[in-house]
Amino acid sequence: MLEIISGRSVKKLDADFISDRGITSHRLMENAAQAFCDWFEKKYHRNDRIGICCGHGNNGGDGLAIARLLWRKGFDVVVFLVGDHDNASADCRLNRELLPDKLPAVSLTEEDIQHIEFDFDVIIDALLGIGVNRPLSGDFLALVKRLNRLIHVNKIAVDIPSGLPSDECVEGDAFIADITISFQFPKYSLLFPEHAGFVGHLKVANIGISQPFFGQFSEGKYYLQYKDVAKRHLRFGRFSHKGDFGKVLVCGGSYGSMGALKMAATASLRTGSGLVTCLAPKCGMGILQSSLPEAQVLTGEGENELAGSVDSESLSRFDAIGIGPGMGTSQTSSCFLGKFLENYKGPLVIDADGINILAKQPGLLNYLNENVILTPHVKEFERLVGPCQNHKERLDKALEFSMKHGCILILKGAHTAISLPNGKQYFNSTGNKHMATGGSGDVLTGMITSFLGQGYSVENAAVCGVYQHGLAGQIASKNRLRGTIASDIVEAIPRTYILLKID
Ligand SMILES: NC(=O)C1=CN([C@@H]2O[C@H](COP(=O)(O)OP(=O)(O)OC[C@H]3O[C@@H](n4cnc5c(N)ncnc54)[C@H](OP(=O)(O)O)[C@@H]3O)[C@@H](O)[C@H]2O)[C@@H](O)CC1
Ligand SMILES: Nc1ncnc2c1ncn2[C@@H]1O[C@H](COP(=O)(O)OP(=O)(O)O)[C@@H](O)[C@H]1O
Ligand SMILES: [K+]
Repeated sequence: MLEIISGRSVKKLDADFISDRGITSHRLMENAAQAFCDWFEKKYHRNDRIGICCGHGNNGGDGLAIARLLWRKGFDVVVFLVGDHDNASADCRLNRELLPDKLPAVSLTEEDIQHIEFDFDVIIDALLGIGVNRPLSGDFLALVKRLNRLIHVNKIAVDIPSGLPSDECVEGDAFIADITISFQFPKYSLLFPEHAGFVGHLKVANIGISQPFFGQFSEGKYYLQYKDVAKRHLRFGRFSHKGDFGKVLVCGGSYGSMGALKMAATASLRTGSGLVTCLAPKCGMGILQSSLPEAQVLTGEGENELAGSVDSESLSRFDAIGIGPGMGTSQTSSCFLGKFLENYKGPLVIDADGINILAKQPGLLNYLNENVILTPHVKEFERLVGPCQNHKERLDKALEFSMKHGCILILKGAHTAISLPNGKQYFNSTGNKHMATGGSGDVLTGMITSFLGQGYSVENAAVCGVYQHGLAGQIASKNRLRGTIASDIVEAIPRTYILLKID
C-alpha cells in the first residue's frame, strides 16, 4: 500500500529520510529523475523532439536532472527556464550547473513566451511541483496557457501538473497533462475528479523511499496496490465444499429493474460464492430462474416490488446479504428495508435504492453497524449527507460518515474511496472510464457480498471487492473500450483471480 502524505509533510519526510540514510537531497532528486527517465525511455524514441520547462524550485531541479539524463542517452532535448533562477533552490542550481554545455537552455520572459516557437513532440512540465502556494500568474501562467494550447504534442507532468496544489482543489489555471508521473505516491489532489482533465493518465514512480519509512508520516490515507490485495485473499483447500465458499442472499429487483439483481447475483457466483439465492418480488421469479439457473430464487409478498418482511431466522441462514439493486424507493420497498434491517444483523452490503431509502428515512441509519458496507456513487452519497462543494469535501464527509455510523462507506467513481470507521481511507488504483455503464455498481455489490459470504472480514471484502471489480473492468474493456457493458465485467471476474494468482 502506498501512503498518501500531504504536501506539507513531504518536506519533513524528505529531510528525515536524507538524514536517516546519510544521502544527499541531490541524490534523492537524482533517483526521481532516473525513475522518470527509466519510464520515458521505454515509451519514446531518440528522434522525438523534447522540450523541458523548468521552474526555480525542486520541481525545476527534477526537470534539469531529467534533461541531463535524457541528453546523455542521446535524446534531442531543449530546456526552457522560467521563474527566478537567481534565487533557485540549491538542488535546482546544482542541476543547472550540471547541464552539459551543448544542451540548449533558454531563459524565457513573459514577452518571449508569446512569440517563441514550440516545435516539439513531447513537452515535459517541471515548472512547479508540490511547492505551489498561490494561483499561477506572470510568466508561469503565460507559459502554462501557451503550452495548454499546443496540439499534437505529448504532454507529461513531473510529479504534479504545474499549478495544482497537492491537497486542495485548484484555483485558476494549471498545466494540462496527458500523463502525470508522480514520485513515490500519488499526490492527494491527483485523485480528485475535478483534476482529471489536468492529470491525464496517472503513473507512480518509485524513488527509493521505503514504505516502512513512510509509516512514521502516515495520515491514514493509502493507495491500493496489487500486492496488498493479493495477501488479503482467503485460500481454500482441496476438500473445500459449497458451505466454505459461503451462502449469500441478494435482495432487490422490481418490475422493470430485475436485471440489476440478476447482475449482482451473477457477480456473486463468478466471485466464488458456494450458493447464491435471490430474493425478489413475485414478478422476478420467471426472469431470474430462466436467466440464472445456478441461483435459487425466493419471492417475497409483493408482486412488483419487495413487500412485507422476512423473519430473522430465515435471514440468519445466509453468511452474507446484499440489498438494494433495482429495489425501488416506494413506501412499500422502504418498509421492507426497515423490517429487514430490524431482523438482520449479519454481514451486509447496502447499495443503490437501499441507500436512497436510507437518505429518505434517516432514522434507519441507526441500524448501521460494523458489519455493514454502503456503496454509494457520488449522487447517492450526496442524497445521504447533503450537497458538497467539491470532491475533497465529499471525501472528508465520507470518512466522517463512516466514523459516526461505525460502518464502511465506499464512495464509488474513478479512484473509489473506501472509508473505515477507524479513520483510514483506501483509494483504488484499478478501473477505468469504460466501467461507467449501467449495472457496473450492481456487479460490485455482488462481488463484495460474495467475499463477505466466503468469510472475509468487512475490511478485506471491501478492499478485495473494489480492487478486483476495477481489474475486471480493465480486462473486460481491453478489446471493447466504450462498448463494454456490465455483464462483460461479470464475465471477466474469473480472470482477475488468474492475475492475482489465487485459485
Ligand atoms: N519526495 C519527494 O516528493 C521529492 C520531491 N521532489 C520534487 O520537489 C518538488 C517540490 O519542490 P519545492 O518544494 O522546491 O517546490 P516547487 O513546486 O518546485 O516550487 C518552488 C517555489 O515556487 C514558488 N511558487 C509557488 N507557487 C508559485 C506560483 N504560483 N508562481 C510562481 N512561483 C511559485 C515558491 O516559492 P516562493 O515564490 O513562494 O518563495 C516555491 O517554493 C516536488 O514536487 C518534486 O518534483 C524530488 O526532487 C525529490 C523527492
Ligand atoms: N471513470 C471511472 N474509472 C474507474 N471506475 C469507474 C469509472 N466510472 C465508473 N466506475 C466504476 O463503475 C461503477 C459504477 O457504479 P454505479 O454508478 O453504481 O453504476 P450503476 O448504478 O449503473 O450500477 C463503480 O464501481 C465505479 O467505481
Ligand atoms: K510539474
